[in-house]
Amino acid sequence: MILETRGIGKTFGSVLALRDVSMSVTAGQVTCVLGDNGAGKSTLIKILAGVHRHDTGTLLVDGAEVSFASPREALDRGIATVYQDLAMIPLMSVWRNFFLGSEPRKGLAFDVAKARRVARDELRAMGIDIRDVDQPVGTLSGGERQSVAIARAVYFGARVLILDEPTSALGVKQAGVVLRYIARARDRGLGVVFITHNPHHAYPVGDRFLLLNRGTSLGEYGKGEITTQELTALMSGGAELEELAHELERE
Ligand SMILES: Nc1ncnc2c1ncn2[C@@H]1O[C@H](COP(=O)(O)OP(=O)(O)OP(=O)(O)O)[C@@H](O)[C@H]1O
Repeated sequence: MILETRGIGKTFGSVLALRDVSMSVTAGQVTCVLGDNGAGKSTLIKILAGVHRHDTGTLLVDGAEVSFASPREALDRGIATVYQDLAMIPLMSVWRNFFLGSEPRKGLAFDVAKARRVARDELRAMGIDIRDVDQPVGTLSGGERQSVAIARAVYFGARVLILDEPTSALGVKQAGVVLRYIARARDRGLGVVFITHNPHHAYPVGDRFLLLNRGTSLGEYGKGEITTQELTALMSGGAELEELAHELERE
């Protein structure tokens, strides 16, 4: 187990964002965190990523309790997060975005030819066929940009990759592209935390499924413990939609 939370909780003023949530991340596995808007997904990953500190419960890395004071500390332990904005500069080339802010760490600051080659090879290794790494990253499709961000985190030594709704803005085909790269990261031995509100995106790549609803956990299930239909039923808000339909009928 690389990363684990035990009964973690967080409040913002009077808002209870997360209560008693337990989850685990294992090398070579994908843990999906599913939940509707306001379920607490972002709060949870920000605790894992060192952005927020939890108020209650325990956060463990490699079995030892930790309390990250900053995202830098989480990153130093190999926990990398790819947020929806991807932290990329659209007009800058693919390869420069690949190394954005990290040249000194890898000693590639002045070796442009090598940096371009590394970016191209790494992207290829992740199954991303971007022939021209000199093109502005903004010209890539949404799925390709997500994939570049994932490949970048893998290259820079992430052990845990936290992906904040990487497929939510994408159509079916592009979502499929990103799901393939998630599977490749998993196959390279990373532990992946995949945040999504779409059970159809989670099920094909997920090994574990944590379901959140209004800040509380509806449970963490292994793949053999829940079917895609059950996952969809739990996530679809069927009961709430039915209630809404009755309300609208009465109006
Ligand atoms: N910094 C904050 N200050 C105050 N309240 C917050 C803060 N961050 C989150 N919350 C509240 O905590 C609850 C959970 O929010 P969170 O963003 O974690 O949910 P989410 O599942 O990521 O939702 P979404 O899918 O809409 O991003 C919400 O009620 C939200 O308003």
